[in-house]
Amino acid sequence: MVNYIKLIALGLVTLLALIAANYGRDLAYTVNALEAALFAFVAFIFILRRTDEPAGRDVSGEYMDGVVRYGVIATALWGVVGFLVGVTVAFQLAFPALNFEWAEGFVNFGRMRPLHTSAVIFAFGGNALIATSFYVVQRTSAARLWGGNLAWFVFWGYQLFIVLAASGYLLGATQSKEYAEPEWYVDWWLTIVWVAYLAVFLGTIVKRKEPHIYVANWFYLSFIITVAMLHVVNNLAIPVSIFGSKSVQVMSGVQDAMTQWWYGHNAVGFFLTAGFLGMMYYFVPKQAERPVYSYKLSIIHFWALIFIYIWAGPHHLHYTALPDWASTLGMVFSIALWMPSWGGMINGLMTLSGAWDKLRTDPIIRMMVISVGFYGMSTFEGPMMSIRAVNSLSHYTDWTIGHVHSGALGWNGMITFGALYFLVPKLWNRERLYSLSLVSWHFWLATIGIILYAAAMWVTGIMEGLMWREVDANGFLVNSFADTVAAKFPMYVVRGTGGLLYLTGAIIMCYNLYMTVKRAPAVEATNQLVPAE
Ligand code: HEM
Ligand code: HEM
Ligand SMILES: [Cu+2]
Repeated sequence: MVNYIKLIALGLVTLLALIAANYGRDLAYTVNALEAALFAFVAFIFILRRTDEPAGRDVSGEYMDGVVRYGVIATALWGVVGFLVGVTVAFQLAFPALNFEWAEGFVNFGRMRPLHTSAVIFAFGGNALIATSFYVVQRTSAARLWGGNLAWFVFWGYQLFIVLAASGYLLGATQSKEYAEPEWYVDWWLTIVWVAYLAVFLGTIVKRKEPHIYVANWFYLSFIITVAMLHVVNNLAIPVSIFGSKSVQVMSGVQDAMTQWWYGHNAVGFFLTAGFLGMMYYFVPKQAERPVYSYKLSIIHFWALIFIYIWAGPHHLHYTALPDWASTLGMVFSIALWMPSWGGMINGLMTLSGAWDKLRTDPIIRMMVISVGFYGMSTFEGPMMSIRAVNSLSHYTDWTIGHVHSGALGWNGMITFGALYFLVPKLWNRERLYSLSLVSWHFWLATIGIILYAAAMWVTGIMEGLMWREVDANGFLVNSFADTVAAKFPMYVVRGTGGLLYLTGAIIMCYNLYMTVKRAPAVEATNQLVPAE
């Protein structure tokens, strides 16, 4: 019966999407509608082929790991795509000739940059968060994912969101809000998928067999709920036509700017920080085989973090039309944020007390430790950059880009790699990884890549900030803007090279994970529900 309802719904969606494609007013909209129709049609065929099949064996006593396996594969693949686009835009900045004449309007820097940021944050980071949260919530609740196949809807719905957003950017659909570029219908779709995600996660927590809710789940839950709130408010927009991608923002002027950076900053705080702390709180103790250093600290810094983050957004709008008091408020809360951030870092690092020797023998632990180290570094740098006097130098420069990537490559990237290395043998029932020495190669390539990236950006950032300020004895500016661009060239090549090393490391990881599934010795499956794993 349920299958028939699904078939009717999917058939209708296919039809409506085709009608929308027919009436589409711009290329991006038409292509997006065709993609949606294709997705719905494939799902239709898939369900049609399974209708009236006899029920399979009872799986209620097992974890739902299939969707986590798909999530792990998606994370690794989107990671490589996102890094590849990152390396491409890095070299486009160094060598503008790479913005080919024939590719103008499709893969020039302006179209590729949002493709990069969304691919790494939402496709790579988002898939990592969804997959690990589904894994962690089941193991720590001793419960199978709630909602049956709803988890599969979340996974495939999220991939559709990524495809719609990415192809839309290249074809010119954007609402010009950083990290929230997708147009209105893509936002609507993500809202539906996200509500389903919340339902699966919360449903699993509600039916847990463990009385206690482990701290990692608190972090994941705050990430899911806050992102829902940020996404809906920042994307309030009225479409110009239901058959076109263009829309008009409901808020305007400085209110719109403030809403955007309330969103943008908390995307960092809840997507790139709280969610990933959830990952840290499960995978670091697991890999180190030690309990969390201080459970009390984890609770205190959780509440402090989510309370303080939400106010810090105005540090993105220093010296703008935003009132001074708001900018001061953002600065003060940003400085306060240093403490709960370092609470998390200390808790992660100290979890290794008594197991520090593992740093020598276990490259996965090394990856996790350097990740937490970079978390500490970028959350020291951030509060410093939020001080108005510092920001007057750093804003608009590559220093910001360096800050972003020490957080993104160091913290988000490395903890995700660590989690993938932990998960693949478990999920595919392998005794161990295919090769630990390849993990070591990945570790060093990625680490050297990050150092080249961050160091290059500090140099160019501070250099261009100082060059913009330089005045002669009569008070005239010494440097033209083009002078600063020319001066940055060598460092742009260094940054691109660092990115290339990072990308190479990720490709080695994919090979290693693939060979683990193919070649490593098998062990018996362990997917039965057991308390508090
Ligand atoms: C191979 C690795 C990477 C390379 C080479 C790379 C390169 C770049 C480049 C060239 C830019 C544009 C900078 C500009 O406009 O001046 C950029 C922006 C950005 N990248 Fe990456 N990236 C990489 C990985 C990542 C990862 C893993 C993440 C996040 C998880 C990330 C997040 C971002 C963000 C958020 C921005 C926008 C920064 C801003 O506007 O302040 N990147 N990246
Ligand atoms: C205590 C924590 C942090 C604080 C107070 C903070 C503060 C700041 C400040 C002041 C800026 C520069 C704003 C500007 O001049 O335009 C900035 C930019 C940024 N930070 Fe952080 N940061 C923190 C942690 C992090 C972490 C851990 C990440 C990544 C994982 C991150 C990602 C970003 C991104 C993506 C931007 C660029 C936004 C844009 O596109 O302009 N931050 N942050
Ligand atoms: Cu911020």
